[in-house]
Amino acid sequence: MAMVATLTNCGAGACMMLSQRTSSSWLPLFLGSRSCSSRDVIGFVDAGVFQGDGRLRLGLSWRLLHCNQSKRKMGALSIRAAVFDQLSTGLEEAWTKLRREDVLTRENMKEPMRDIRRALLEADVSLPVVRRFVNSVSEKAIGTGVIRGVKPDQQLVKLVSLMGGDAVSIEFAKVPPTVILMAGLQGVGKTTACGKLALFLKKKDKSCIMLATDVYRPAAIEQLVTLGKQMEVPVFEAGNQLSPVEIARKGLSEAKKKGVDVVIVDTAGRLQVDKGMMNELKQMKQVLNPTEIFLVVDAMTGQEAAALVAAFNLEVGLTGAILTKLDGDSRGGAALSIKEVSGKPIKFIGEGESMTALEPFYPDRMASRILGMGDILSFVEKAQEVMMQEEAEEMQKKIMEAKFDFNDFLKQTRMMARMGSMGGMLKFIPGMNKVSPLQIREAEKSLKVMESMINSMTPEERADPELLTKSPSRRRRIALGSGRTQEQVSQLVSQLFQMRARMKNLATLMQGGKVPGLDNLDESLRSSQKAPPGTAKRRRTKTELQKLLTKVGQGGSVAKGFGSKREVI
Ligand SMILES: Nc1nc2c(ncn2[C@@H]2O[C@H](COP(=O)(O)OP(=O)(O)OP(=O)(O)O)[C@@H](O)[C@H]2O)c(=O)[nH]1
Repeated sequence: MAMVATLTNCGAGACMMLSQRTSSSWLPLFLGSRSCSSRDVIGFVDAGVFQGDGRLRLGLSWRLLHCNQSKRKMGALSIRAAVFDQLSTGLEEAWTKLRREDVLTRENMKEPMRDIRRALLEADVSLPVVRRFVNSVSEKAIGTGVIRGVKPDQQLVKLVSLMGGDAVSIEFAKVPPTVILMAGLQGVGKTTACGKLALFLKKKDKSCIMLATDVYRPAAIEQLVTLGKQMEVPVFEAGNQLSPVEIARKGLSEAKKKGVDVVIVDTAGRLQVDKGMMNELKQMKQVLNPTEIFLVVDAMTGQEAAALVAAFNLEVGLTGAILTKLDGDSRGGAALSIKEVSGKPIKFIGEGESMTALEPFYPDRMASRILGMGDILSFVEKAQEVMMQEEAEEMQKKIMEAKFDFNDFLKQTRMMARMGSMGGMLKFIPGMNKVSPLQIREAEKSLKVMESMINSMTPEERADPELLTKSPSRRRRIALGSGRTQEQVSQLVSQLFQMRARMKNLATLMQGGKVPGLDNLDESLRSSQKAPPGTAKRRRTKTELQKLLTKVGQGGSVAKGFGSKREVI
C-alpha cells in the first residue's frame, strides 16, 4: 500500500497530507487546492499517475482534508538556534492566535501581544524595551489590512524583523589606520573578540595590528600575543611597564609607521563599571581618536547587556556592540535589548571560542532565528507562492469544468520537476520513507513515458484531446514520434477522458449536486457521520460505498461516448 504525499500550500506553511492508496505507486501532480487556515477543512483535488494493475494510469483523488497548520515543511530545514528556543516558542504561540484574524484590531491584538510581552520578558529582554516594542508593534500593526495573501501576523513578523533595522558594518577611517577600541567587563570575551576581529578583517585583505593595553591581568598580554601568532597578526605590547594610555600612543605610531590598515586595541576588563575604568578609556579615546568603539557584551547577561551599553555610551560614547557567547544558553534578551536601549547597533556576534566564530550581525536573520529559523522566510516565500495560487486555482477551475488538457498536465509535471526529483522531495516528508525507492522510480518512469508522448503531440492536439480520439493516424504518429506503442498512446488519451469524467462527477458532488448512481451516497455519508453508533438505519457498508465511489471514479455514470470502458481505443 503506497503512502501518498500531497503537498498543499497551507497558508503559513506547507502541510503534507498523507493518504493511503491502493495502487502500487502514485505520483501526485499537485493540481489545485486553496490555502487553508488551521480550521479549514478543504476539498482537495489532485491528479497524478500511478501504476495500477500493471498499467500506467492517470488517477484522480478528491479528499476532504483537515488542514493542520503544522510546522512540518517539506524541505524547509528548520534549524532553530537553541539559544532562542524559549523565546521562539512564546512568540509562536502569539502568532498562532493572530493567524486566525484577517485584520488586526486593538481587541484581537490584546491577547497575542500579552503573549509576546511575556515571551520577551522571559527571554530576559529589558522591560523598557518590551514596553516600547509591544506598543510600537501594536500601533503599527493595528488596522493593517490583509495584503493579498499575506496575513497580518506575517506583517507583524516582518515588523519584528525590522526591529533591528539593517545590518551595520564596520566604518573605516578616511585616512588609515582605522582604530577600533574594544571595551567591556572582565571575562566577556574582549581579547578573544580582538583575535576574531583581526582574522575577519584579514580575510577582507585588511592588514591589522593588535595593541595589548591590559596591564592589569598578567595573562591578558600573553593571551593576545598567542592569538596574534595563531593568526599571524602582529601584536604591539610593552609588558606592564607602561600605562595603557602610553602603550596605546606608542602602538598607534608604530602602526602608522608600518602603514597598517586597522589597529585593534584590547583594553582591561573590570568586574563592574567604575570611574577609574571610564577615565582610562576616555584618555585612550583622546590619544587614539578611534573610528569605532565597540563594547563587548556577553549574551548570557541578558538585559543587563543593554544597561551596560547605555552606561558606556553615556560615559565614553560607543559606535556599536559585539555580542559574544551566543552559542551559550542565553535567552536572547540581550540581542533584542541593546539596539532599543542604547540606540547603538550590534555589529558582530560571537558564537564560540574559535577565531572563526565571529560574524556580522543581521537583525532580520536574528529575528527569523528567534521566531523559528525558516518560518519567517517561508512565510514571506508563501506570500509569493500565494500569488501563484491564482494560477493553481485557475487550474483547479479547469479541472472542475473537466477542461483539463495535456498542456495542463505538462505544466504540472514540469512544476514537479522544478521542485526537485520526487525521490529527493519525498525524503523530506515525514513518514514518506514507506514509499520504496522502486515505487518512486516506477512512478517517475511512468511520468517520463507520459511526457514523451505528450511532447510528440502538436499544440492543437494537446489543447484539444478530442482530435486524438477521432484519428488513429494521429495516434500512430505520436506513438512513432515518442517511441511508444499505439496502445500506450490510446491508453493515455483514454485515461485523460476518464479523469475528466471523474472530475466532472466530483465537482458535482462538491457543489452539493447529485451524481447519477450516487443519489443516496451523500445521505449515507451524512448519516454515518451523524448517527450515534448502533442507531443509524442500515447504512451502506464501507465496501458498498467504495464500490459506488469507484463507479463514479470510473466515470461509470458519465455520458456515453469516448472514454467509457466500452470504447477503449
Ligand atoms: N562559548 C564561547 N566562549 C567564548 C566566546 N568568546 C570568548 N569566550 C571565552 O570566554 C572566556 C573569556 O574570554 P576573554 O577573551 O579572555 O575575555 P576578556 O573579556 O578578554 O577577559 P578579561 O581579559 O579578563 O577582561 C575565554 O575562555 C574565551 O574562550 C564565545 O563567543 N563563545
